[in-house]
Amino acid sequence: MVRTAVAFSPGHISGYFRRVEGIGPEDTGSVGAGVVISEGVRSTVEPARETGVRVVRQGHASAGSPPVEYALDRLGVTARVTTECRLPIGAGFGLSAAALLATLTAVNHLFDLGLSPDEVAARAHEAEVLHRTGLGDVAASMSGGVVCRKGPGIHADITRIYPEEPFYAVSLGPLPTASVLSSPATMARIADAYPDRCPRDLADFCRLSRVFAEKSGLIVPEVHRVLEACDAAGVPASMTMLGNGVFACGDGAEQVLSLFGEAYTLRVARRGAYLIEAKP
Ligand SMILES: Nc1ncnc2c1ncn2[C@@H]1O[C@H](COP(=O)(O)OP(=O)(O)OP(=O)(O)O)[C@@H](O)[C@H]1O
Ligand SMILES: CC(C)(CO)[C@@H](O)C(=O)[O-]
Repeated sequence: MVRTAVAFSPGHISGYFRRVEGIGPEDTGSVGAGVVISEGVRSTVEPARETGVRVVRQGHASAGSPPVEYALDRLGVTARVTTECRLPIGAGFGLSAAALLATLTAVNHLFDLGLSPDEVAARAHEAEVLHRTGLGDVAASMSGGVVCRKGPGIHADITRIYPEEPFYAVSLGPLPTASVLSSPATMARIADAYPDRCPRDLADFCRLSRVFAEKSGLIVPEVHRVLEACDAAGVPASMTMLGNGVFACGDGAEQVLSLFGEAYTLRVARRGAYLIEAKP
């Protein structure tokens, strides 16, 4: 019987952020606020002679994940990895971070590496920052909640609140995170737009995020059309950072978003990455 380990990590929708440049990847990241969501990435890992990653979504599989391959390489292990998710990739749901956290949680168990959850997260954060696929998503998805990150990296001061009500999102398409994080002019506008306080609840999170999104200049016209429809219906909403999509909360959110695509109903996650099963 082939030995396997399976783990899950929640994704994360970032609402507003500001890049913080450190000396190395461990103190580089972002401050900001977001929601850790019930949907994420499930990763199945088995030992193999060479590393290969299969990324599966809605029955379609693609090969390769540079950040995940890098993280395995750094740990000195080779494995066959299959990641599965329901939400679209590259759409601001923090799935690269979730793929890293889920895969490394499974790898840690499968290869008896003895890493603590913080050490697993540190490896995931390093891979994210170096590949410019995220800045604060790993720190957020280490646990659940509506998250306010007050410093960069996984050891930062992070506050979490756990509202019960659902939260909704729609994706209009991908927006490669690295293209935005690599532009100094965009990063400067983002820094000026940053609202320097934490959200009180989900509705407050949506409103703070919206002010940030408008000032940052990141909103593309198609996203703006969805936000205008939300405004007309009195639904607090903003843009998924960094994706071509919209999140919204409160009564009427699901109806408005479903005019523009599949509206995902999400819950605020209660916990971070965890091992699901290991065989034998
Ligand atoms: N489900 C996944 N499984 C494995 N690798 C993934 C997965 N999602 C993303 N990645 C890796 O991360 C790279 C960049 O993803 P990107 O950061 O654009 O997407 P994301 O994390 O889904 O969205 P965002 O960071 O905008 O929230 C992908 O090219 C892929 O290599
Ligand atoms: C940069 C980012 C918006 C990409 O998802 C996220 O990692 C964050 O909030 O730092």
